[in-house]
Amino acid sequence: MAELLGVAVLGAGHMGADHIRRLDQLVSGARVAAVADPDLDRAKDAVAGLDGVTVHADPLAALDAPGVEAVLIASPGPAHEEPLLAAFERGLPVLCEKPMVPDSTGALRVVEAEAGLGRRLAQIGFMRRYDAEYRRLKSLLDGGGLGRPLMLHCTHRNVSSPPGFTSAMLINSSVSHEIDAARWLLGQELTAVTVLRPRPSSDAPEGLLDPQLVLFETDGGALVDVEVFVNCGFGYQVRCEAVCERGSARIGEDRTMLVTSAGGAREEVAQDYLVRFADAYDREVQAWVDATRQGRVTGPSAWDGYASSVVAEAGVRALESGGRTAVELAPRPDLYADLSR
Ligand SMILES: NC(=O)c1ccc[n+]([C@@H]2O[C@H](COP(=O)([O-])OP(=O)(O)OC[C@H]3O[C@@H](n4cnc5c(N)ncnc54)[C@H](O)[C@@H]3O)[C@@H](O)[C@H]2O)c1
Ligand SMILES: O[C@H]1[C@H](O)[C@@H](O)[C@H](O)[C@@H](O)[C@H]1O
Repeated sequence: MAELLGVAVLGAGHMGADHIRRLDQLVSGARVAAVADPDLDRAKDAVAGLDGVTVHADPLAALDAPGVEAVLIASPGPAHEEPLLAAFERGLPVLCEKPMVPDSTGALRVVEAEAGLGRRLAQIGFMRRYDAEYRRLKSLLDGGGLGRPLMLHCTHRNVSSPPGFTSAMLINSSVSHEIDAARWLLGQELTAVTVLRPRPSSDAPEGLLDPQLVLFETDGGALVDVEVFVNCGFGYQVRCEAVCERGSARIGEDRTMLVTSAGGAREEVAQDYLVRFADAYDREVQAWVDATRQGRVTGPSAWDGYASSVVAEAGVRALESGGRTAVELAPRPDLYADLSR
């Protein structure tokens, strides 16, 4: 391995450009070696001022570019399966943004391909596992001092949804984070989902079912509810309250700076994920680089990516039918048996 891990970044949009900046300026032990985006101008803009980076329209060409030793996938979810499988064929470690593969059949192909290798190569970008508040909550629940967790009440609000965002994406893109966080925090699989919705906000794009209220059941007897509202207009808010047998704990309370003036008090609210989860993304990518340089793979696995896709698909069916929908996971391959969630 070179002195600095050479990373190919696929997709140079919002997340890809931010990860390129992170790898170049914040993360130690790595460098951007190649970037691919069908929009070549976007790729070139994202690497302006960086030395030794090749730019490609074809993502697979970037995997084969000189100096590439690992891959960071930040293209849209439906484009993830092909480079994941191609990275496995080449033995390249991958950090893949969520959703790993939104279609669960494709997600299972990824799990089976990695299980067939007999070793992990993929880490999935569920960055909340690296957020300081989420980690404190996880430690508290694992410690057991509050008794068993009974319910999680979650809020997931975005200021506005990007063009092309669909009613299904509220679940398979946005709520995919809560699906993973709930599985991780509780150490339980989600077994059924029901989706209710109020009248859509008049500020949501025509036809978008926004907001939604998603209710999950787990194999440990807990309940998880998620208010997802992606055109709330006022801020990026991600909250979680765990209600346990002997107490509760809440994170994401927007405790930033309290400004008091002119007879009133005002707290700032983050406007997007790049601000709210900046530290989590930094820790996530640094952890991935450190583990990769040591020949290890840590963090959320392809199995976690698969489970999230299956649960989200059940959620989309529940949204369409208005009924309770069971979640059916394939048998878990041995490769993922020992992962401590
Ligand atoms: N972890 C998080 O909090 C978080 C936040 C935002 C987005 N994401 C995820 O990151 C991914 C990218 O989202 P985004 O907001 O940056 O989208 P975006 O639309 O801003 O950027 C996507 C980029 O990928 C390019 N692209 C399209 N097809 C491609 C392909 N086959 N290969 C390479 N590049 C391709 C597009 O031209 C575009 O530049 C998605 O999976 C999304 O769910 C994660
Ligand atoms: O892709 C984004 C991203 O995952 C954000 O973290 C989430 O808040 C958005 O709802 C989603 O659309």
